Amino acid sequence: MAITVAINLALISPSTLFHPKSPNPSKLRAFTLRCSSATSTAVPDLAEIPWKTSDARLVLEDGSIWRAKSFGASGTQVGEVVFNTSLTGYQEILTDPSYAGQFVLMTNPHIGNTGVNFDDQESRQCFLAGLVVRSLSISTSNWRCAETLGEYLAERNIMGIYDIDTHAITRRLRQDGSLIGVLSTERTKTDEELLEMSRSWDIVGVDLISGVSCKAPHDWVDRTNPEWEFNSSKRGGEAFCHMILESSIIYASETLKMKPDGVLFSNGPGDPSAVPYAVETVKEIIGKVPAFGICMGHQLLGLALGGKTFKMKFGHHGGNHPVRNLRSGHVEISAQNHNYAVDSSSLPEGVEVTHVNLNDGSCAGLAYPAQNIMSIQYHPEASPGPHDSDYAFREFIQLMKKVKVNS
Ligand SMILES: NC(=O)CC[C@H](N)C(=O)O
Repeated sequence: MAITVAINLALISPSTLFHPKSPNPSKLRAFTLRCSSATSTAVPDLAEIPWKTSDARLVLEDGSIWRAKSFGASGTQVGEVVFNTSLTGYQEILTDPSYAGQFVLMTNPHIGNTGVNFDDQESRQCFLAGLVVRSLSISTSNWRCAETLGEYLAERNIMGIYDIDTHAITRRLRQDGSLIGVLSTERTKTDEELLEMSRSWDIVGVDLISGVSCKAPHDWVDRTNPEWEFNSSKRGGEAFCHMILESSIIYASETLKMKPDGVLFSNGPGDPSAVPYAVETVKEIIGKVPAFGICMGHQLLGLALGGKTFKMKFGHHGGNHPVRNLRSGHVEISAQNHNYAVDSSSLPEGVEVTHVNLNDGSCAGLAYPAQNIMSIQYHPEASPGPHDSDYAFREFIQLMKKVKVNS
């Protein structure tokens, strides 16, 4: 059985396209302009410059100023500061398009010791605003390491800082919620200027998915190392072999014309309520083919089904978040990266909350069996050590098979 899966909102290649129906293009342009000031410089290896002194400032909108040492690119950059509790996987984090517009602060104090390789990238580009770490490793030790983290960031024009109290900033974010910050290595800019910049920028209500989505539909090609168990050739001729990635700006009619066996609405950055055109696209697709939503895809499904989303205090970012599957009773350790959530109480009758985040009780999964819809707020495609959530894909495959057999 050859089954086609069309993946909407796919976030694989960079795009400067804006959706023709996008409600507020001027806001999008403001975002693009303000985030373009970082400049790449040749950065010597940290081991060569142990005497380096603080040359960067992180100014938060609450007025606090944090001095740090820079690595990667230099310049001035604005973004929302979020903390990530993963112990490993910084490269996957750097290349996760859902971090567009955000500074990722790693709570694990020691970062960079395995360097960077070119197999573990989640997408073609680093979309995040910058990286904040406590201690940047002065050496790398891994058989796959191709270059240092500092070299990698400098080549991609991404700013990083280290020797900063990440514990204190995390406690502040936990207490007060996510904060906008400005990171700068430019001495000519005063603290007041940077503070003003942080206070006049906002990430809420901005369409970020159109900036990271692929431009045109294309086939998905499995580039997994053939030796790895996840390579599709190892799965003995899996029925679902043809996957097409689509842009977030595609019209539902174009997707349906391909007669897909299922549609997966992928993850993506930013505020789901800022992309009503995407909600409309989802509305037009659901009920016609089985649908699976992951993270932003889950939030868009929640909105399309008549629910509401809200911004969380500081979100969930890490590879160690416990989730309870309410159907099986099992607890999964999951990878998460989101600042918004679906409000369970806003969902209409018939829509089932299938998963709950055990840290705060927020909605972590939905199902609407009447329309063959399932979704989860976290990342079954990620593998932060455990593979607890892999079964979600098997469930979607079963759903598509069931619908195909009965049609
Ligand atoms: N990983 C994602 O898809 C992120 C979802 C959404 N943009 C959020 O921050 O909540």
